[in-house]
Amino acid sequence: PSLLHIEELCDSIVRSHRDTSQFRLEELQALRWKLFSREEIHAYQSKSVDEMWQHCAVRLTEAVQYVVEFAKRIPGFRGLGQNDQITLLKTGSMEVVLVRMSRCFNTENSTVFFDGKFASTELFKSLGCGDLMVAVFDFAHSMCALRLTELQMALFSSLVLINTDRPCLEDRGRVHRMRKDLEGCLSHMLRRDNQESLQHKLYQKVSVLQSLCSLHVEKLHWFSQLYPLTVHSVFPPLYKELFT
Ligand SMILES: CCS(=O)(=O)c1ccc(CC(=O)Nc2nc(-c3ccccc3)c(C(=O)c3ccccc3CC(C)C)s2)cc1
Repeated sequence: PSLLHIEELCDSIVRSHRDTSQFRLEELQALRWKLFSREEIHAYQSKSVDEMWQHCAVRLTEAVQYVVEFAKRIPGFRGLGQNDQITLLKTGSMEVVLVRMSRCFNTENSTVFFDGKFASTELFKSLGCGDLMVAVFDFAHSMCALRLTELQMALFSSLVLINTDRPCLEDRGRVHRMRKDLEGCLSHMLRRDNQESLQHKLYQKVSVLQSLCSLHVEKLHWFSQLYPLTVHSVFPPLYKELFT
């Protein structure tokens, strides 16, 4: 694509990313030392397994809804067939949430923004999936180490979503053409910022993302065996549609 087309595509992707991130970086930075008190942590840890899972599922679904909005604004996405849009979102939205979560992660005290303050893994103890928590926090740490700009995160997020390898795509060729443009944008911008080394580091993150999402689905499956009614009756419909 022409240079003008690349610049226009980058502008629209970073604008969509900004417009669909629940919190701006500046807001998250201003809140980064707002930690939960011992009492508040204890209150979360006293929640039952199903109460805490339901609480997180609601929060996660909110984050996913913003990713759905981001996807719809990626040039060409709405031009895809309905089924392909759903296939890409079903498999990619959690991955983009995990990429975005690194924006709200404080590596100095290993806390993540949750429910208005910053929480460490101990707050999530009653979920009963410590290994998932450790994996999510480790991933957030590794993403923070790359020190991505919002443009780089926006382009990487769009590439995580526009993935030609997703199963049961009907018009793989169309997804491939979108992806080529987005790959062109990312490599152009990395060259412009003299950060070509970032390219392979980002592509290495994709397999970690996929294993994290499988672990999340595995834990959800374990939880839904224990609390089928909770998942069936009070979990957000979008969460159920995407992850069960
Ligand atoms: C993402 C866009 S943003 O504007 O940066 C933003 C916008 C909004 C927020 C607030 C927010 O919803 N934070 C959540 N944190 C976690 C979390 C929880 C455990 C460890 C690490 C982060 C949420 C989850 O529910 C979650 C996320 C990833 C994997 C697993 C889970 C829990 C499972 C059991 C559902 S929701 C934060 C950041």
